Amino acid sequence: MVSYKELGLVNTKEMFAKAVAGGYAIPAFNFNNMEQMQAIVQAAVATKSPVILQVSSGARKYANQTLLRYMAQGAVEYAKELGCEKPQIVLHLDHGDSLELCKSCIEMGFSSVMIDGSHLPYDENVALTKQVVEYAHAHDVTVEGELGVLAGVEDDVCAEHHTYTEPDQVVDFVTKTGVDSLAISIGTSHGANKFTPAQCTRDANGILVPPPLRFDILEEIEKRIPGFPIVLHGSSSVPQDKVATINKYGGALVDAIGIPEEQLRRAAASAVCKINIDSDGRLAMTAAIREIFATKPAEFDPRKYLGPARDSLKELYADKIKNVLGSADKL
Ligand SMILES: O=C(CO)COP(=O)(O)O
Ligand SMILES: O=C[C@H](O)COP(=O)(O)O
Ligand SMILES: [Zn+2]
Ligand SMILES: [Zn+2]
Repeated sequence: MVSYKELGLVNTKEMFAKAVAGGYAIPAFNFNNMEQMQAIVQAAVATKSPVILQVSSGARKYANQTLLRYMAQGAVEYAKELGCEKPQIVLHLDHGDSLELCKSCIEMGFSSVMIDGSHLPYDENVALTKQVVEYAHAHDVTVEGELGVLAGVEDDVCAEHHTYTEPDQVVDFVTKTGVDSLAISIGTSHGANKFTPAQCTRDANGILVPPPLRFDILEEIEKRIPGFPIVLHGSSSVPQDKVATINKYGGALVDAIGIPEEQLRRAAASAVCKINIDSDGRLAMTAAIREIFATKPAEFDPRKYLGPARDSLKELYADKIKNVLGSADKL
């Protein structure tokens, strides 16, 4: 058993309290490899922002949970080397699906876990989440639970249809489980195709406009649990310049559409204090790599395409922090 505290990591408690009070949101970026980790830390240091490093089940399969944990430990030292005196970095399990997995992450040094029982019948979600909270809190680890099911299909995160969070359930859920934060479903979804064209309207230029998030549901939830930290998954905006670059250089993304940044700004100003972004980073890296493969076909040193992909990712994440989530200068 190694405690995250020995690794220089922090849990989400204090950073969420500050984010809710300050009307901004903490970025939660997924990482699977060194370049993504470096880009996230560089962006957080450059903007003086707290940051959540997220490990998904896909990441655990791809990169190995132990290696990712050591990378997160390294991230703290790396942030200091980059000039940040007191980095605030959380190592978080994204979409944990069992008590055993949450325990194994906590024992290895994760400072925060999500137990996603949102697909279970309500009482089973409560029971599972409560078990995780009991174990996690004994180690001063914070827990994110989820109520409501997001639309979309992405690897292990699969929900064929969505169910918005039922505001009448939230008081009972947070009271019975003791969770530290609650992920809700108000119209976001995972991946780069968040809406079908049929769900969208078109503006004067023929550009697809997605249906707005259900801020009415968010407001109802906030009324029931004032000041309680709310989490938004599936919050990539799917930047159309990245999509265009990918497709220009041989990609085949069709009807890729995300959540407009204006709506995320509005959410961040409310009790939403953690915003999950993964797909936008994937798009930024892929656009940079495709462009290099197409324009410099003689290049075969991975550093020559992974390096620019990392730079592009850093720039995108720094921009999210400064201009969308509002967590810059909050260290
Ligand atoms: O919610 C996420 C990770 O848990 C990521 O969402 P996106 O696919 O919108 O980036
Ligand atoms: O929530 C989903 C994240 O975007 C991670 O997905 P993944 O399991 O493909 O790594
Ligand atoms: Zn879920
Ligand atoms: Zn998610």
